[in-house]
Amino acid sequence: MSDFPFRIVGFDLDGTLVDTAADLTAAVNHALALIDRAPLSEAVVRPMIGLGARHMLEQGLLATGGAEEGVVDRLYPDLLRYYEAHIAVHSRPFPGLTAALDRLDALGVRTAVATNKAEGMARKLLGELGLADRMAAIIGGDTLAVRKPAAEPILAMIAQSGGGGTAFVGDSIFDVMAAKNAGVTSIIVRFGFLDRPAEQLGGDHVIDHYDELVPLLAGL
Ligand SMILES: O=C(O)COP(=O)(O)O
Ligand SMILES: [Mg+2]
Repeated sequence: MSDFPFRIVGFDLDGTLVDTAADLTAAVNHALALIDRAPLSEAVVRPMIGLGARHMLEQGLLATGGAEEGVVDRLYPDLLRYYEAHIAVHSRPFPGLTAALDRLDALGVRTAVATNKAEGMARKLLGELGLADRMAAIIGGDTLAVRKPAAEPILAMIAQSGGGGTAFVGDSIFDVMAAKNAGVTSIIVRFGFLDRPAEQLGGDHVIDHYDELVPLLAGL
């Protein structure tokens, strides 16, 4: 449909497309257990997600007694191995996502992903959930030399999706900053892994459910 105001809708992954908190928490706790640290609850880990798995591990270590660099280096491969083997045990798309993607498809809008998750992990997770083939581009935290909040992942996502007016949907300050840096409209999902109230993230708009996404975008 030619009068829809966006040609591309981009999405963050963790906390935006997919609720990955339980599987990421299990991976952090696997790493913590290797050095006899106590496990963390999912509620504590959720706001640690968004800058990549290594950052999440550092935060998990800090919360349980300290994050010496050597310990992070040693545990990070263990965390990744565990996570890759258990990547979609509990992880599922947020409610209404599939229907929203169907509506965007029907409007001829391209959908794409820019995540700080490693690209291989993002492709594996999206593949297991049947979402990978729906995405015109999947840019990961290690795809380029820089990650969100830099503009480049958003700009690469737009270029690989064929270019055009873009909105970016996310759940963190890094998503909002990356969208602003790239000059595109930002939408915050209130159901994501927020580290502060949604309104304080500085996004252009907030949605409470995926049912609101297409009507919101259509009116912009
Ligand atoms: O922290 C991560 O692993 C990536 O998070 P993102 O998909 O929210 O960018
Ligand atoms: Mg996120």
